[in-house]
Amino acid sequence: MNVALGGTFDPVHDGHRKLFERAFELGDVTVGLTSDELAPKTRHVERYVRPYDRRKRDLEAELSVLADEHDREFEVRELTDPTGIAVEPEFDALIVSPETRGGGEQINEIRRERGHDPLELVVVDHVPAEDGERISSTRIVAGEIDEHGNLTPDRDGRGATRPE
Ligand SMILES: Nc1ncnc2c1ncn2[C@@H]1O[C@H](COP(=O)(O)OP(=O)(O)OP(=O)(O)O)[C@@H](O)[C@H]1O
Ligand SMILES: CC(C)(COP(=O)(O)O)[C@@H](O)C(=O)NCCC(=O)NCCS
Repeated sequence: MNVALGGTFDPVHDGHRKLFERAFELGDVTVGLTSDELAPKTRHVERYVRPYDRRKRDLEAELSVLADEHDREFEVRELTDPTGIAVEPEFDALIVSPETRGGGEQINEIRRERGHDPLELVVVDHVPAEDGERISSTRIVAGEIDEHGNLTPDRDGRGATRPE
């Protein structure tokens, strides 16, 4: 089975890792990584997003460990449009979270119009941080939580340091 999922992953956190795990359980994985042009447009809170090449390097390091564990193949491709990549006929499933499920439905609309079978939309629930709110890259960058969702001791809003 060919599985797709998309994101900005700046930085990668345990919520993302749950999506990756689910994807590798199902098959070989293609991750659509948002381009430097698309990434800022999908942030709830406007913020600096690290350059594509940096994000791709870190993402590939995470995915290669999981791919080996599950004996699967993976690739990271640049995503320039929210309905890109997974709309291509070779994909069978898309991993989303409740927040991005709508985007998956849009992709299936386009696939139907083109006469392709719809993707199986696999919804992974949000992984909560220690305080019950969801883990998000924004909260990590703001210094509120770490990549595992632990509340940081000195939460005075100073930006967390991320690997450049
Ligand atoms: N805590 C979480 N649990 C499960 N999935 C998540 C979680 N946070 C984000 N996702 C999903 O991961 C994918 C990539 O999202 P993205 O890269 O925007 O991460 P993010 O943490 O939402 O970033 P930001 O805080 O900048 O919006 C999306 O499908 C998103 O819904
Ligand atoms: C466009 C994007 C993947 C961007 O992810 P982001 O929320 O991490 O910025 C997300 O906002 C979205 O619309 N996801 C649902 C559709 C999807 O997964 N598209 C990419 C398929 S590879």
